[in-house]
Amino acid sequence: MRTILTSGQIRQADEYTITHEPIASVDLMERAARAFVDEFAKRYPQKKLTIALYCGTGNNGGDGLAIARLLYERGYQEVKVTVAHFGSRSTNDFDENLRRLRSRPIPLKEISSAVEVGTEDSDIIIDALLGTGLNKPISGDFELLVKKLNDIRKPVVSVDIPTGFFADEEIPENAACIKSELTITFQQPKINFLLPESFPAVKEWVAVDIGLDQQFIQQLGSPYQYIQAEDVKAMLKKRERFSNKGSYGHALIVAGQPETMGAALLCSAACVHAGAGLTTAYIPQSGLFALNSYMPEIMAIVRDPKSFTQISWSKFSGLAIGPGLGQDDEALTLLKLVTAHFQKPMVVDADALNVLAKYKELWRFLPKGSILTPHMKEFDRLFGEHKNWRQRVETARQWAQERELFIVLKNTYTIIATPEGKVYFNSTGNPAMATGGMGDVLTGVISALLSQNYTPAEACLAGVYVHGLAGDELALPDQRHVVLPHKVAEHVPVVLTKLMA
Ligand SMILES: NC(=O)C1=CN([C@@H]2O[C@H](COP(=O)(O)OP(=O)(O)OC[C@H]3O[C@@H](n4cnc5c(N)ncnc54)[C@H](OP(=O)(O)O)[C@@H]3O)[C@@H](O)[C@H]2O)[C@H](O)CC1
Ligand SMILES: [K+]
Repeated sequence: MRTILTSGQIRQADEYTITHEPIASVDLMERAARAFVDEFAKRYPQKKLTIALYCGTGNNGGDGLAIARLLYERGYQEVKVTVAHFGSRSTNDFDENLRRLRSRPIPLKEISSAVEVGTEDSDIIIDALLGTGLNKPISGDFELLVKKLNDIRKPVVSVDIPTGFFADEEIPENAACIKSELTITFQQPKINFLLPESFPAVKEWVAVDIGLDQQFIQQLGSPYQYIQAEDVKAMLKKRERFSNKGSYGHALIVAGQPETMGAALLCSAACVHAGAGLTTAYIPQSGLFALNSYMPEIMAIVRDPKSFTQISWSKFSGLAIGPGLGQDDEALTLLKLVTAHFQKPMVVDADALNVLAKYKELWRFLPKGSILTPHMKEFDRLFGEHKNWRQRVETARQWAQERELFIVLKNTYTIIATPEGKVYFNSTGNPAMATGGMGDVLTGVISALLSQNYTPAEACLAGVYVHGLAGDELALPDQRHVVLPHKVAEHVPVVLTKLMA
């Protein structure tokens, strides 16, 4: 896991590293600047580029000055620097880097108001005005300068965070900030980079390591974590040589209506592909033909009232309810039936979530450790309207803890809130996966993992990661505009094999 700290905690980690590594703070700044320049040079290798750096007088500005010097040393000859003295006092490391810069033949202009900025015709702007020290929305000269830089419509690369952007708190409405093409951020993505309201301020980000003390970072106990491949690899269990289908559990998928059988099929198929030993779909009679012709590996129980009393619930090790289920009385009956008889953690998705939103008294029947997988609209139906995603993250965290449930809030970086109060952000997935049916596949994958005896936490974390990675492998190499959910389901075994290798 990569721990995600708040700006305040990053400052603590910074100070701890300076004292205990030990390293002089100006050398830590140099290390950060070097890491920035390494990444910048990879992305923009043409040495002839004209580069304009805009620096504040805090440590973000100090980084900018060091970056200008290092770029020059790397052979970028057309570098120029503007320092904005807009009020705040300068830091010692800024002062030291200004001295170092002055000994190089790099054009330097110092301004005390935004109107002094002339026409800007450089190929690239590097934004080092303000970083994580931001403590209020920018106004006055900062706002004017930011507006000017945005209006030039040249690519802006931000140092650590775009100037004016709130890294981890709720972003105040209409707060002005730099719209950067690329943000090269130090050590870890900032929480708000992973939420939709960061776009277009943060079109793309990349985190570069600056060697902050890892033990100290862990000991801060941040609830926010970013899922990495190694985490999922450590969770996945290889199949044993003398195992059989009974070793991998039996999943029941309660899904589908005559008009929405596709959802039931996709979910059940994904469950089979993700390795459930047996998968049974609990579907209406009208869907039977479609099911049998779509995928013979899936078994069925026909959903007539008689069946309600005939299911032997204990033989199932995993269960999902919701995809394509509709929201009529039958859906309500089924949710009541399932929660009354199935005592293990289950996946609750789609229409079952909408039923849950309407009949709040059903909450208390959900077995502890169950997994809710809402998209944004379902989430707001369940928990009320939210003004932004930062609020949703906190609501998910509180509810997951209070109700002892897992909430998987689907998004570009899917958010998983756990009963322990942790919030994980998924690092796989891409916009080509934004198409109907993709959520049904995710539900199938998670329920397959549950049925194979993975803990609910493992099923959520590995499930979202594997699902996203399958989508990435299909979409990204060919830059595909869209990937189809059934293809993602089919690709899950390939991804699982690679992760287990
Ligand atoms: N650990 C790391 O990741 C490292 C980070 N480095 C870099 O340091 C910055 C953070 O530097 P800091 O000096 O703390 O802050 P800034 O440079 O972002 O801001 C400077 C001062 O600006 C003032 N401020 C805050 N908000 C506003 C605003 N809206 N308008 C105007 N001015 C504002 C504030 O001072 P006040 O006295 O006014 O409160 C800030 O202190 C980090 O982003 C990295 O780039 C290190 O180089 C390496 C380690
Ligand atoms: K910046």
